[in-house]
Amino acid sequence: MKVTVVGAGNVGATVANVLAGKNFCSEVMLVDIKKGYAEGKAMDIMQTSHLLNFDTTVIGVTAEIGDENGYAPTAGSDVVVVTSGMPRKPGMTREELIGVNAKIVKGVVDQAVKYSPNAIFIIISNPMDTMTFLTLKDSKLPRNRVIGQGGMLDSSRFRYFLSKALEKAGYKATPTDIDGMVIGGHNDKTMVPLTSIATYRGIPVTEFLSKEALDDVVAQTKVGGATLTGLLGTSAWYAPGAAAAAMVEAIALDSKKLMPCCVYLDGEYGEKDLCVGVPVILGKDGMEKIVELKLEGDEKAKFEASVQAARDTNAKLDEALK
Ligand SMILES: NC(=O)c1ccc[n+]([C@@H]2O[C@H](COP(=O)([O-])OP(=O)(O)OC[C@H]3O[C@@H](n4cnc5c(N)ncnc54)[C@H](O)[C@@H]3O)[C@@H](O)[C@H]2O)c1
Ligand SMILES: O=C(O)C[C@H](O)C(=O)O
Repeated sequence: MKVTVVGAGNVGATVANVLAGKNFCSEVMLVDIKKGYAEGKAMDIMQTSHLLNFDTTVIGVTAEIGDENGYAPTAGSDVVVVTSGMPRKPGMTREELIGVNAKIVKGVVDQAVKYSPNAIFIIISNPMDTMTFLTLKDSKLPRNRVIGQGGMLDSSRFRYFLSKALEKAGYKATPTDIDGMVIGGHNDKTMVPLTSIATYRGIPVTEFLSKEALDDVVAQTKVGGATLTGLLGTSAWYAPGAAAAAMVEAIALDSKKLMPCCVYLDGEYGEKDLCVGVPVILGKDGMEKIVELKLEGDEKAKFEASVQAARDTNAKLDEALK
């Protein structure tokens, strides 16, 4: 399995590092426009190979925008992870990044797809739902091969905040004791943590937590990325990188795991012509199946609002690409 990770910054280097440590890839190509940057990150990761006991080869490549041959070393990649672009600063929304990142993502995808026409693309750059939609439309790849990462990260944060609330309520819960999923757009205001199906050791969390405690978990999950951006001065990378690596692993090992991912809807959930987070089965063909949950009441209305927010951002794409 050959994986290319575009963008050797905080998230991209973390994806490469986690992938190397998992030891299932033969090659990980790390690409950046900053001269020497990807090469340096790759060398640093490779110098942990003996310490962490992995055989994956990580190689750094500098590729300038528009350099026709820049992506030649990435040729024949099975998966391309796109993290290139600007992260937000404290006080910003992800959607405000569209003006800078749409052009970067389009340029990167155009170059990467030329050398890896059979690859599955995993999109990380923000605003992620819209960057996934842009990648799909621009590349004309089939929808099973263009998948955005947001749901795995948001669900991981949801589990973390649920474990904290359970701890406060007197239970010694860790995130691995909890099952929980976030669907909808990767958006501070409209993502949908599904409290109705979240469980602690198989028992609904509603048995342990008050409505107020659950409302607080939902609120913290929704602004999970903004909270970290406030603390770090730039956006997070460890959990985002691990989330993307988990998706690559499901594809590489053909594990058919159910994961919340951003994919193109064509009638599922009553929606068409946009990419948004829903549960899917991930395997060797990428998104192999969309799992349709029977959303009801409040959660249905919130999902619809999240879809509308993603559509509103998609509507700004033409302007952003000018
Ligand atoms: N979807 C998610 O869950 C999620 C999570 C975290 C971050 N993000 C997004 O991922 C992106 C990257 O975040 P980061 O923290 O790694 O930022 P970063 O600034 O640390 O790294 C971005 C890298 O992209 C590179 N780059 C820019 N244009 C490029 C191009 N044309 N080709 C190749 N490389 C290019 C930059 O040189 C830089 O090294 C941001 O847009 C951020 O908002 C998304
Ligand atoms: O919050 C951000 O801007 C980065 C990322 O989308 C995250 O959720 O960590």
